[in-house]
Amino acid sequence: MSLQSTVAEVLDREHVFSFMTPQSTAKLNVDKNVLLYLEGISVSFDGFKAINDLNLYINDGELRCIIGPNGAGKTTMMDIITGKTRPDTGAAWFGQTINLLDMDEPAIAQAGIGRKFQKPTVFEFLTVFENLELAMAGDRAVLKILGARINGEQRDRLDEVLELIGLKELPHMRAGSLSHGQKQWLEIGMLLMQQPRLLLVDEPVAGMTHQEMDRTAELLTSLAGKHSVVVVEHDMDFVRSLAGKDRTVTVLHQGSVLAEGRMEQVQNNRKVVEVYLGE
Ligand SMILES: Nc1ncnc2c1ncn2[C@@H]1O[C@H](COP(=O)(O)OP(=O)(O)OP(=O)(O)O)[C@@H](O)[C@H]1O
Repeated sequence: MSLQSTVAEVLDREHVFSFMTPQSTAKLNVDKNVLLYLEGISVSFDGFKAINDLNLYINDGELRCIIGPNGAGKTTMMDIITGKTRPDTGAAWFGQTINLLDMDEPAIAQAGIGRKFQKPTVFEFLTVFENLELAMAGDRAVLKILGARINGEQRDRLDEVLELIGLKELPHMRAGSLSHGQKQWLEIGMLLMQQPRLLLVDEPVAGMTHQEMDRTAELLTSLAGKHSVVVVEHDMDFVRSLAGKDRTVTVLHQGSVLAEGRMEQVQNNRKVVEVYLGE
């Protein structure tokens, strides 16, 4: 693949890489330990309320699983957080000072919100290393990044991410030759290169082997603390392994929170069993 077509591919991604975006000036403030506030959010499509007075709070460093039946509004909620969809009413704050509803998609990505879509969208013709290099935060132009030497600090970050995503033995492998699971991890690594404070992950284990699922659960739980991670997932075994005994799970239904609590509480909630788990 030529450099020109790689650049064209980069510019055509669903991703909003921070190196493509203007610098944001607002400072993140998490004094109250809450990283994301969604309050009274509603959005309708052609008169149908996809999100209906939704309230959701994600703590700083928390790993939260969001579950719910098809059409519950999970994707629309992610679209609102990332600026892809504008709500009709409500408020969305990143920390206490950054009003997400005043910002467009690139500005939200720049402020520290990364999103991983369900399908892996790595650059197949580049190596693992080059994919990570390309995704590195900074305001350099794409062409410069591909040809430039990285400094020591950037190299350390890249090595750290390679280790985290379990690809440190394969830096020179073409991304197109990786397994499905490895591609998903590489894409998570690409998001991590931008050092997001909040990572939104949509159905990460669809199509993965059991072994890959276990590894993905380890990866996502290892990110919690330094990052807040919101995972939308249908696979209940995977949700159970992510949530463990203590983490909070949110159940969405008809655009609002139907139940929220520890996995055990949610699983035994009569309403949740009726609309979702009993399916
Ligand atoms: N752009 C749109 N125009 C019209 N209707 C939409 C649009 N986006 C979403 N919807 C509708 O809003 C509802 C919520 O959809 P959404 O994709 O957010 O649900 P979901 O919980 O992510 O579902 P799934 O688990 O199937 O991915 C659905 O009924 C969907 O058809």
